[in-house]
Amino acid sequence: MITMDDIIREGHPTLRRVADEVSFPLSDADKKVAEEMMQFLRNSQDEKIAEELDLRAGVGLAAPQIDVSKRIIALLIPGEYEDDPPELEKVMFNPKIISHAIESACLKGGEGCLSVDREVPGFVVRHSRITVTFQDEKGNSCKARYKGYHAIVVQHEIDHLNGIMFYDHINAESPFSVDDDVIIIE
Ligand SMILES: CNC(=O)c1cccc(C)c1Nc1nc(N2CCN(c3ccccc3Cl)CC2)nc(N2CSC[C@H]2C(=O)NC)n1
Repeated sequence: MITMDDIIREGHPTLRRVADEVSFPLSDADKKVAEEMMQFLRNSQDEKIAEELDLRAGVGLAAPQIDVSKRIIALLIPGEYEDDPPELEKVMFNPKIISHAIESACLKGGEGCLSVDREVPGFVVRHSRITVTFQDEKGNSCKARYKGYHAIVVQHEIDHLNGIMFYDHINAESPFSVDDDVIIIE
């Protein structure tokens, strides 16, 4: 089971590497990594389990964050209300942004990262809408479009596969100044 002890922190070289493509059919090891990443996200969002295991909550996790330099990301965005199904629950293998809107967007609250044990204030400017291709566990080629918060989370996780950290996108001189056409997501 993945706990915070398994999550590498900034400064660890794996976070700055470009991760390797995953080949199909998946090895048992790669299947296990994907399953454990998703289970970590579920545990991290469960008040009791998170408290018990001292987990930080996340809605996304990339394999490099557990020192597995492979192109695997897990996404778990909860529904609005307690008993709602998740808005997004997916593991993507070899995800690739194939197109995106010209418009940019950022989270009003800035971004947090399980591999960054400090607040880094500032708007993380990203594409407002993206089209992603990826493979599922069976190796089927999939395509999906995301906008808003979902698009932000998917981009944050895909960045990890390319050695990019969220604060690389923050304007160092003026962290909260963005062009007036950038969508600020509440
Ligand atoms: C520094 N300011 C901030 O953190 C920040 C501050 C305010 C608003 C936002 C929106 C912020 N930003 C931000 N908040 C989140 N969470 C909100 C709380 N939530 C959660 C918490 C508890 C239980 C269940 C859940 Cl679901 C977990 C997810 N997550 C991310 N990111 C960046 S993209 C990947 C994603 C991630 O999973 N990071 C670990 N950013």
